[in-house]
Amino acid sequence: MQDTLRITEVFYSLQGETRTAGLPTVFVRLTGCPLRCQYCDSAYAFSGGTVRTLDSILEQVADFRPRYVCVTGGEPLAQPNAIPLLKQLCDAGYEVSIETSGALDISAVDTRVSRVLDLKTPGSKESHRNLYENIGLLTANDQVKFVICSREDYDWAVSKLIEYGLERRAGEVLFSPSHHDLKASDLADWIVADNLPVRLQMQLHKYLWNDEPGR
Ligand SMILES: C[S@@+](CC[C@H](N)C(=O)[O-])C[C@H]1O[C@@H](n2cnc3c(N)ncnc32)[C@H](O)[C@@H]1O
Ligand SMILES: Nc1nc2[nH]cc(C(=O)O)c2c(=O)[nH]1
Ligand code: SF4
Ligand SMILES: [Mg+2]
Repeated sequence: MQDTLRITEVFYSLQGETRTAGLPTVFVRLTGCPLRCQYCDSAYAFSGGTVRTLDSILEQVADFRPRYVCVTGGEPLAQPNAIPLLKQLCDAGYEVSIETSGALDISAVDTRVSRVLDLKTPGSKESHRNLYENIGLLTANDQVKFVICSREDYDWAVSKLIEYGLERRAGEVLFSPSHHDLKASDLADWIVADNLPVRLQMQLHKYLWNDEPGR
């Protein structure tokens, strides 16, 4: 029996988020998630999908001849075979990132992978799932993200930024407005007013293509 993963979609688009925003990227979206963030824009990946071998996924990625590959979901780390997939993507020479909820242990992820750790805010309704041990594992190759729903979430994110010195642990600290919950310009104004060492992140793909799956 070959190693398999349940996959919702593989597509080529512009990275809409993180430090590689705007760069052509292949996305591998794994099916299933143990969380239920109230704002989740990828709920179509909670179920369904297709069981595929790692080899078939790697072949489809290679057909796009990408430089960047992003493994997302759903929650990619909920499937144990995400770990060998990430390693094999690195071995194939791609610049690999993973988007993860921070609710699962990231220690087995290949250190060549940029781990984009989303610390879940109270407004997500899943902040009780945060595994704070993950923060001690972060390096300059990793990124921490807060998806912010309100001024209360912003104040909470600032308190975590200070408590853990996140800008010294990770290469990027990203503050992203929760789409439909918070105006990006409000978040921008707060970041400037507080002179924070963080990067405002917009979800570029939503401005380009609204909220279509597979873009
Ligand atoms: C769909 S999740 C998949 C990966 C993983 N489960 C996670 O939460 O990081 C990818 C990223 O999209 C963010 N996201 C989902 N819905 C969003 C929304 N409505 N506005 C802004 N970001 C959102 C998540 O918080 C996460 O950082
Ligand atoms: N273009 C594009 N960029 C993205 N970056 C992260 C995504 C995600 O859903 O995890 C995503 C997505 O769905 N589309
Ligand atoms: S952890 Fe990620 S995929 Fe799961 S519900 Fe939250 S945003 Fe959606
Ligand atoms: Mg998305």
